[in-house]
Amino acid sequence: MNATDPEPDPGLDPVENVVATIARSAAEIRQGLVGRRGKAGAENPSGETQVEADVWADELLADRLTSIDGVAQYASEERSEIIDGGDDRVSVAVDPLDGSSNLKSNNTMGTVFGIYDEPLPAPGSALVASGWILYGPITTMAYARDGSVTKYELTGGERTVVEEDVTLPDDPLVYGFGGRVPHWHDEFREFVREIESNPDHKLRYGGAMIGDVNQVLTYGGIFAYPALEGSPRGKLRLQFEGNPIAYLIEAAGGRSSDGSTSILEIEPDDLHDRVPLHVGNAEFIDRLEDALE
Ligand SMILES: O=P(O)(O)OC[C@H]1O[C@](O)(COP(=O)(O)O)[C@@H](O)[C@@H]1O
Ligand SMILES: [Mg+2]
Ligand SMILES: [Mg+2]
Repeated sequence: MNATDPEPDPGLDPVENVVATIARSAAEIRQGLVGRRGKAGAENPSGETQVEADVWADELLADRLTSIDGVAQYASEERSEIIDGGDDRVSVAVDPLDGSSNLKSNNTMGTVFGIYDEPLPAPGSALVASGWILYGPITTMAYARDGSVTKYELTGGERTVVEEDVTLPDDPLVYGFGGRVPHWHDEFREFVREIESNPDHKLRYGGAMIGDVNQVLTYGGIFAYPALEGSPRGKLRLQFEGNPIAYLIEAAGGRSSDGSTSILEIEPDDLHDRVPLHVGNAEFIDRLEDALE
């Protein structure tokens, strides 16, 4: 595809309308970061300080996505309640800006989305599509649907396919692990030592999950934000971060795990549940699960 993404069309599949709307909004979101790097003076439902851009991007996406025919619900990391538009076909969950603490230093961040065919909160097995926008030196999108991953470059309203049927490279190269090292559990620390001791592996950690996971998709490897001492469910949110990432990485031939089972199998209790997240090449996730057993 090398075309301007269309305005939402009531005759079209709501999933494709949602994806086209997010892709078309990416240039505007990127531009809108300028002047919105300061604190918003409020906390999100996870107790984190919001920056102005978090609140602004959430409102922009809420307005646009809830106006699409076929979208029943909109939920986001930045608001407590679901916007419920009735019993339409799909529910959209977004992390409007992932890694927004990187705004201050002007480092990479992204937008993450999951499209579910059940009311939220829903398990990852109810996802019908997911993806992310990466605001790097250029704006790109990775998108998974029906077990297949496509990468795009986004310029203005245009979406250009860069690669289809994307799979994780066979020889994993990069690793990145979140959380303070003194708070890692011993078994996890041992696993990390083993990964680090291989001279073919390189550390990549940028403080925005989406930047780090995109490196894993590009070079092969593993990203984790594990369970920590004092935070048994880690930091990342199941609906807005864990499930969409896991769905895409699994569609690319990789694996996801909360330490023992696929992220996509977890039944949520609450919209803002957190989850220990480990994603990457199957051989790494297999070894991780053995180590944490
Ligand atoms: O600052 P830490 O503990 O390394 O955490 C970084 C993690 O937190 C996050 O920034 C959380 O995402 P948000 O910016 O959407 O809250 C992840 O993107 C990233 O992996
Ligand atoms: Mg995030
Ligand atoms: Mg966020």
